[in-house]
Amino acid sequence: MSRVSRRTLFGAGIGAVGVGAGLGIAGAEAVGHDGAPAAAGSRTYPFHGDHQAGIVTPAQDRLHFAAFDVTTDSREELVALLKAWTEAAARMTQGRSAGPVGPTEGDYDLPPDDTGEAIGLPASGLTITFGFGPTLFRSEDGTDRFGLAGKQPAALAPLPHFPGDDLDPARSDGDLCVQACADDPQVAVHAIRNLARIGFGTVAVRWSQLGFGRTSSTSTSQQTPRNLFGFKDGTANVKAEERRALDAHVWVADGDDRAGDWMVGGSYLTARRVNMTVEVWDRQPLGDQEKFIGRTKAEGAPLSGGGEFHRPDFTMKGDGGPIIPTDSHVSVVHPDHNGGVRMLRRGYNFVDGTDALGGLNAGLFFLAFVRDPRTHFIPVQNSMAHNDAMMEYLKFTGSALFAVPPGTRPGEHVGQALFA
Ligand SMILES: C=CC1=C(C)c2cc3[nH]c(cc4nc(cc5[nH]c(cc1n2)c(C)c5CCC(=O)O)C(CCC(=O)O)=C4C)c(C)c3C=C
Ligand SMILES: [Fe+2]
Repeated sequence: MSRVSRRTLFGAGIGAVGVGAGLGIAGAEAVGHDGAPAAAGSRTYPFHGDHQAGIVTPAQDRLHFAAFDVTTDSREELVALLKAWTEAAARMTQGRSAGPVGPTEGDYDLPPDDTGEAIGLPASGLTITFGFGPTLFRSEDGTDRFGLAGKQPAALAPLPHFPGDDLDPARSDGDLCVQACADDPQVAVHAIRNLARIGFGTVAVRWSQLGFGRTSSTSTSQQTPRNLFGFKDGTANVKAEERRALDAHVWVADGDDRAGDWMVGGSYLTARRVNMTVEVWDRQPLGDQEKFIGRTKAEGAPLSGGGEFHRPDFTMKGDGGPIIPTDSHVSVVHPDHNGGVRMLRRGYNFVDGTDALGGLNAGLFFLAFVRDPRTHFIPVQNSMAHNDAMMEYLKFTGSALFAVPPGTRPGEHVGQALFA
């Protein structure tokens, strides 16, 4: 297929239908990352839209998440990077190469403008979501690095220390973040690798996290997956179909923050790397495991009865107290016990090899999108840290907060309103 016909095929945004940012299915003629024909049935999601893709998009199976430090002092270079990232992301999410020339078609005397490991692979539902950390606006000593301090939303303050936090600074914070989700890990890694390559000299990767096995559903069309404790995770998540809940709990609204007007239609992303002591958990009786979570292991149903999607009854009596223990995870974090707030969770399982004692370095890379972390995340995390019996099996080893601006239209770059 010629480059022109490829452009026509993808420029038309084939088959764009569906939920939120939109869901399209690429047909059999699709070309994967500018190489051989891609497999039929591969999903593509539009890059452009009112909101960034990768939030309400049905959660894909794989994640590569990266946080970057900006290494330049130049605002112009930063804006140039965001333009280049926007263009590359728009291309890659449609199954095209990162740059217009392609991985094997460029000058022999120059490095290719795409690294090549995605040749022949379809878009695989790739979404690329960008965020800005508090330190982009003000460095730790208060320096206004890029003339953005006046536009820092009050909600974008570094997260406080929580009990149970044993944070590794090398796995925390960052000036910028990129969340790449796809159904093929090579496609997600290719996206982050090429964005890092494009950013060479302007940004440096601060930390990154691979994730497998989504731990949430973000659409009612999806089955609830399981986390590494073996429990269904994502049952009561905010779903793409819940438009009113999204407006109330996920999207930043007009008037939320005068300094942060540029965030309207965006969201705040909390990232928490949670190590789970799975070997100790695995020695707990089934009944105890269920009491820690507050739901059954088989169906994910509340211990008060009914099916998976039944509302938990926290008043129902059991032996010597409520049948859903008050220190169970579901009771502690439930909206009824947190002023009604909800969050859109989009986390992933991880296993990063083994630790010095031979235990799995494993856990849940918790990602949640909220309208305001001060009301929708910090109080819930605090309550969990103080009251949740499951904390005995958890250690928080990484933490970050990012402002995720709204989506872009063709011709705009990510975060354009922030730099206007
Ligand atoms: C501060 C927010 C939360 C953190 C951190 C967190 C970590 C965490 N959660 C599980 C397992 C489950 N979580 C479930 C539900 C659930 N969790 C949070 C918040 C945090 N979880 C919320 C808001 C909810 C929904 C509560 C509700 O509305 O009922 C569940 C139950 C199934 C579900 O609804 O998703 C499980 C299981 C682990 C293992 C973990 C850290 C490693
Ligand atoms: Fe949870």
